[in-house]
Amino acid sequence: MQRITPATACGLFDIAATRRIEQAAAAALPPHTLMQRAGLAVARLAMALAPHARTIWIACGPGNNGGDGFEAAAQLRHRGFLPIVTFAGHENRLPPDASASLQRARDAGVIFAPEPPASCELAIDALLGIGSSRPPEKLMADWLRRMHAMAAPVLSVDVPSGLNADTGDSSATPHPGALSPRFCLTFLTLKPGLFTAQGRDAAGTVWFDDLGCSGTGEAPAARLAGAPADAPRSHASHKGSYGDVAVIGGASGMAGAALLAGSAALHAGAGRVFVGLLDASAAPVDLAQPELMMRDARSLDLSGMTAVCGCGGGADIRAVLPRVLATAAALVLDADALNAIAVDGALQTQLASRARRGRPTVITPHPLEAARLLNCTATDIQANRLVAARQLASRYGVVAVLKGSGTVIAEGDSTPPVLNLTGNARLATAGTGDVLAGMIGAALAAQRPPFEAAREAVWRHGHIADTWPAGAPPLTAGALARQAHC
Ligand SMILES: NC(=O)C1=CN([C@@H]2O[C@H](COP(=O)(O)OP(=O)(O)OC[C@H]3O[C@@H](n4cnc5c(N)ncnc54)[C@H](O)[C@@H]3O)[C@@H](O)[C@H]2O)[C@@H](O)CC1
Ligand SMILES: Nc1ncnc2c1ncn2[C@@H]1O[C@H](COP(=O)(O)OP(=O)(O)O)[C@@H](O)[C@H]1O
Ligand SMILES: [K+]
Repeated sequence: MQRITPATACGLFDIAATRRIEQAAAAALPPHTLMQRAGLAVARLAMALAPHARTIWIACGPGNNGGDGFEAAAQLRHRGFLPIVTFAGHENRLPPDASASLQRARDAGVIFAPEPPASCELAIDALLGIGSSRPPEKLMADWLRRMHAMAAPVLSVDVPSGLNADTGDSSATPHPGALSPRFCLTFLTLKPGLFTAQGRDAAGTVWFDDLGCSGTGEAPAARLAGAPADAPRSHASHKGSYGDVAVIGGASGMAGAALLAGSAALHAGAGRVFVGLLDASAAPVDLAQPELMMRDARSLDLSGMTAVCGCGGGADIRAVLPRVLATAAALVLDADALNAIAVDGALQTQLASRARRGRPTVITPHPLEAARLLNCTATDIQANRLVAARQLASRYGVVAVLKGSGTVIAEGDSTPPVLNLTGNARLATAGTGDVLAGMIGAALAAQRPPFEAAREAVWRHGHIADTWPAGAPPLTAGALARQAHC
């Protein structure tokens, strides 16, 4: 059993692949072996989470996920615990594995109750797993509500019930804000839905058990890439070794966004950072950051530079975009640059032509910006973030960074997207996206390949938020940018 952390590197497999893996594994083992292993793993994690529990409530559903719950109940009872099982299903309609586990739970003397206990020290959600086909309702919905209203930790078996294991969408089954600690023990494969959209809130800390069936010939749907390696600087390097970043943005009243991106690029290690403000009346120097070289956005020669374009750009960004798209050696497109491209076919053609000319581009939309680029709604984007990121990447010939909880980084159709596990809601404050754009710009300027530049910067950006010291001043975008070297 392995705890998944932001440093974990491994493949993520969708439900269809998981089913194939399960069938192959089951065929190679004596009957009921997988479920017995799964139930034992649940019982072990339950004992580790609540070693002194007097009451453990196990809510079991109508399929094999419920079977895992019965099996865990039997194992816990054998070890002296007093699990109370509530069963939302019909005994005579259980699949064979689950039916055998129900019998084992009965034989072990497990208590079956019609109603959940009023309180418990641990609740185990074994209602629905990867077979969830519609939103839980009636009894199941009521039990899930009660479970998540309790102060006790919740351990979800395989998948939090009602969560789409492929997409992380649980809009039909709201999992309320994290009132109590959440854990999820998932089997055979890690599923992408546990790590993006609503998945991170619903699952909490994820544990993985391969049930002794390691190694598969299946192609992953996505990957967890783990922590980037440190990139030590050679003694003989100089500022030219780390490249030039030019931030283009900061229309009237929005200079701050461009300055944040510039600050982030600087602190992330760019050799030189220019800030080309669209606001012609802006001050010629930022006294708080004199390292930033202020220029008029229209006069910068971008042919040897990485441009970071769009931060605080407003409507004025439209006028400079044709030149930026045509000349920037490498490019990060954010915010208003993306909004302008979304409604302008000529700019879209120009963007797509960059890939043909071998000029790397990374786009960094949040879900609403992504929706504009794909001509759909933010709800559509959130319903399948992996697919949305892939569509953005292939439609525009770019590396697409779809931001939000469980940021997705996608490139073309041949490489599985990466799901990033760093970051938290401390980042939900204005300007943190500008900081990310600047950090990606610095990595591109240092000649990192675009997919790696995006992946590494996204990881570091989230990691800074994850390691923000308790008791330190709250995370603001400016403070985040100043930590961009971490
Ligand atoms: N067969 C085995 O030996 C193993 C099974 N495993 C477990 O089995 C799970 C998959 O089992 P299943 O394929 O039986 O699927 P589930 O147990 O997730 O659920 C399928 C059942 O629930 C019903 N259902 C779906 N949505 C519902 C809803 N909203 N309200 C009411 N009923 C609903 C379906 O009609 C079906 O009867 C995995 O997630 C995992 O927990 C794993 O332990 C691996 C081993
Ligand atoms: N709840 C969250 N969990 C993880 N990351 C988050 C969360 N909220 C915001 N972020 C991250 O913070 C950044 C916000 O970017 P964006 O929405 O463009 O903000 P802004 O335009 O104000 O700079 C993104 O990198 C996003 O992934
Ligand atoms: K479950």
